Amino acid sequence: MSHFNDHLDDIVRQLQTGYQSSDLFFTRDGLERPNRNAIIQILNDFRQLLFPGYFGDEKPTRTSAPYFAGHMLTRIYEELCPQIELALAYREGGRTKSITLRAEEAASELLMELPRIQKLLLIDVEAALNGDPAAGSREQVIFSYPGLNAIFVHRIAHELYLRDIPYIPRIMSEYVHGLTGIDINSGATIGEYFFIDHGTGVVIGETTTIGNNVKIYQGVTLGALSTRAGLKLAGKKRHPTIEDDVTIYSNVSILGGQTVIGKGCTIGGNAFITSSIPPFSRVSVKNPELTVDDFGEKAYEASGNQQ
Ligand SMILES: CC(=O)OC[C@H](N)C(=O)O
Repeated sequence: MSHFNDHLDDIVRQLQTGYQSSDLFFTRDGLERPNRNAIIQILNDFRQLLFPGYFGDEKPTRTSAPYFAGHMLTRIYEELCPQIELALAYREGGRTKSITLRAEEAASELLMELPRIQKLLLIDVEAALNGDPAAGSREQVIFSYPGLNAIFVHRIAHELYLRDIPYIPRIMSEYVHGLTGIDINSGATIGEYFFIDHGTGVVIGETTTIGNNVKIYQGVTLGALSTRAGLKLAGKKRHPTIEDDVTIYSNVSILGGQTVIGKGCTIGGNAFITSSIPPFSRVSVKNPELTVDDFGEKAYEASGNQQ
């Protein structure tokens, strides 16, 4: 008899105590949580639909593409409706006719947004190509870039967030966070022509607003000032606003709901910013140990003030 077997009953009994002492594990009959694997499958279907031929086994031709799109849209709708319904019913304590209708409405509305999302993503591909000389080609950006994958998932998840669908937007954003290291809360509002280069360690908080033509590098946090107030601050503007045409270099933290980075700013690496920066400013953190004392300025001048 192994040591483990001597303790089996006791471990089971203690785990039962943990299960019973919390509402987390057992719910009323008929309530099921949304299925994480099904949601990941739906995201994969969205990717195939928006970038046909790049992902999955289907290789639609110009002739078959309309049928492919129709098939994928129908499949996504049929998979998504029940997941949204589960999520709403779980939050609201039971399935009702009205929940079924709301789920169908949210799924339809998301699918009706897809042509607009497709256009936005093609503009994001352009931003990556123009923003990164190492990008190689549009194809490479679509196949491989973590920034594009993260913004693709975000643009889908954000539509569900806007419609107050619980759980699913977060499952989506945390899935792609795990794949890319890029954590974009589904509540963030992000404009056109957005590019995250490299991406590892990027965090974009729930109430962040980002304008058009914004480029950020790895390690950037658009965050909130630290709090212990938790849900009391839910819904309050806690994260910064980044106006159009801003570039933010690596490992910058910009924090706080009142913090606005004005149009056309360039923020040099490692800055820690908790108050607003006027439009067209160039912020650089000087390292006193560097022997070239205008390191930041020279670097910007040498690049011809390109962003
Ligand atoms: C991105 C970030 O700093 O968020 C902090 C916290 N999760 C909030 O949403 O307030």
